[in-house]
Amino acid sequence: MASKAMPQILPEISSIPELKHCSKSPSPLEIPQTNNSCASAPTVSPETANLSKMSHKLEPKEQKQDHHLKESVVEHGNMNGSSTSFQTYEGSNQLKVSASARLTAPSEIGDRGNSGRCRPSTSSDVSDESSCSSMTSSTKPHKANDSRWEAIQMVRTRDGILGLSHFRLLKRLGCGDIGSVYLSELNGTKSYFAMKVMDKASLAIRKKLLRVQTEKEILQCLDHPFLPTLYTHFETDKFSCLVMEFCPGGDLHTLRQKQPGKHFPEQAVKFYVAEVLLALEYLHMLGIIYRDLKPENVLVREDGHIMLSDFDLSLRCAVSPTLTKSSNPDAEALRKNSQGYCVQPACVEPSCIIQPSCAAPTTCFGPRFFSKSKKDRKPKTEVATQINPWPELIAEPSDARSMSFVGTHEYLAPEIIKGEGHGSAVDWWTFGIFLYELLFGKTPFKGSGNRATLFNVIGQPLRFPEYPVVSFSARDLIRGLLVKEPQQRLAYKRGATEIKQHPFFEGVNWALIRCATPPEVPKPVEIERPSKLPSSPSGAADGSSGAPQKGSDGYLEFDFF
Ligand SMILES: Nc1ncnc2c1ncn2[C@@H]1O[C@H](COP(=O)(O)OP(=O)(O)OP(=O)(O)O)[C@@H](O)[C@H]1O
Repeated sequence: MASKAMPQILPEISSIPELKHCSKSPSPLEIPQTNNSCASAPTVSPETANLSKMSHKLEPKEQKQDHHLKESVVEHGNMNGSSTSFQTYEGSNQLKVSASARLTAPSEIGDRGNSGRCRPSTSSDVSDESSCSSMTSSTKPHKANDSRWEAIQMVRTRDGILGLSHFRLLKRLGCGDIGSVYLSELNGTKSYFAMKVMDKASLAIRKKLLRVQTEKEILQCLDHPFLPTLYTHFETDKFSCLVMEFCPGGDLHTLRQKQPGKHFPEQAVKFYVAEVLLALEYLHMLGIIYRDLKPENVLVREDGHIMLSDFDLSLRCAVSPTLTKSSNPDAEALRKNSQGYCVQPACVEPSCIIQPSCAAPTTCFGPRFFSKSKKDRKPKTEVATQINPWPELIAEPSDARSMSFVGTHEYLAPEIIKGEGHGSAVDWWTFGIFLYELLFGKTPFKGSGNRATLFNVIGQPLRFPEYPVVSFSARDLIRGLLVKEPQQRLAYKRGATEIKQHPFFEGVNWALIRCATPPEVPKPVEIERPSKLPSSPSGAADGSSGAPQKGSDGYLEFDFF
């Protein structure tokens, strides 16, 4: 059915300079050249020889002015002992590969530009294709009460389909390597969204269509309080558009810069990393390895809670979540003292108090898991024995193996740099770097350049600055996460469950953290409605000609609370 809505913007544009402009010039991953001496590099272990080895596969930086460093890689998973071959393709070049193969056909590496951001992600990406269910409010029960679904549905019912012409692009929120994100209003609904607009021709030329596809498919699967809701997506001749929830609080990188000393207080860090941990746990449960955790990708919602964004570097793999009996001595000790407290498998803290403000019934009262009819009920002591030890949900795709070179220099795990193949443990490494950066205001292995950073990650021991003073438990957690050998790293075996039990998170109510008071709630956003509507996504993106101006109707102020 044709759209009846009056277009507020021209859905297509003839040129795409601003969208192109948005992507910074390639910022390559600086890999040591084989013929380069390493005089200035810090002392590194013999393992760093792999850096040089890797450089064989990469083109010298000087040669790649207008094209990207290329490396082809293979994602393969090995779940429960059985290896899996993934079909991978990018554009029309379909690669079908079997486990442990390593190809040298084109892909890209090291060229993720981010406007205003100095730490672009890098990738040589391929991933498997798997289908996810299509998204509607009914398939996303956690977000079902969101009025934006109703607005979308209302327009769909009225016009049949939803397209770019139904949205008014108000201002550009940011841009990255694969697209620009606009604050958008669904015409006539006062519902606001973040719309990621990606230029298909540009993506095709840069062989990044697969990344867009990956991101879209992952977003379609998600239904979690700390992960984005994808309300709809559509294509025009020129653009691929994802319509997501708008986060008015900016990202944690920007927020950190505004803190005194450019680092967060430890309590605030605890809150943010706890929410990120839950998001990563959920992703791993779905077989998604995120691979690009950094403060720039953690956005702050209108209510001050976080939203992990940007899934184009994520890897999908098979996972089989299992409920196991805990063999963790800490959990066991806690259990003995926790009669009458929360015993949800994932919530081992003896402090679970239902907050009146949180109406959502949760599984916080673990014994319900084991509820039986009255006659089958055993005396208390027996029940206690019966549920000893508490079950733990293990959903860690640690056996997945990817050879991709993806991430952001300061956040890259050693196994990625060494090209040894990596699994979900890379997310726990990046989680450690993330925790360190929020607490200390800098990352632990940053060198004078990208190359030095990579050497530091592999060869330098972890050190903590004297200032700011940070608790022992925080440093202990970081030490557990930033273990260079992935198999020895905290959470390698049991995933997020292991991290949640660390003393740093003492007092965190995992089941109800979404109801906790955030460290900071963003001010209601005042939006300038452009008097002249941008003629295109690129027009809206243009900071000069298409910049939002005060319209005849004045400023549009809307309250997010
Ligand atoms: N839901 C959102 N709400 C508010 N701002 C957003 C939202 N999503 C993205 N942005 C802004 O847009 C910027 C670019 O978005 P995003 O990182 O998804 O693009 P990208 O092209 O995938 O970038 P990257 O190069 O990091 O992959 C972000 O840095 C952020 O500032």
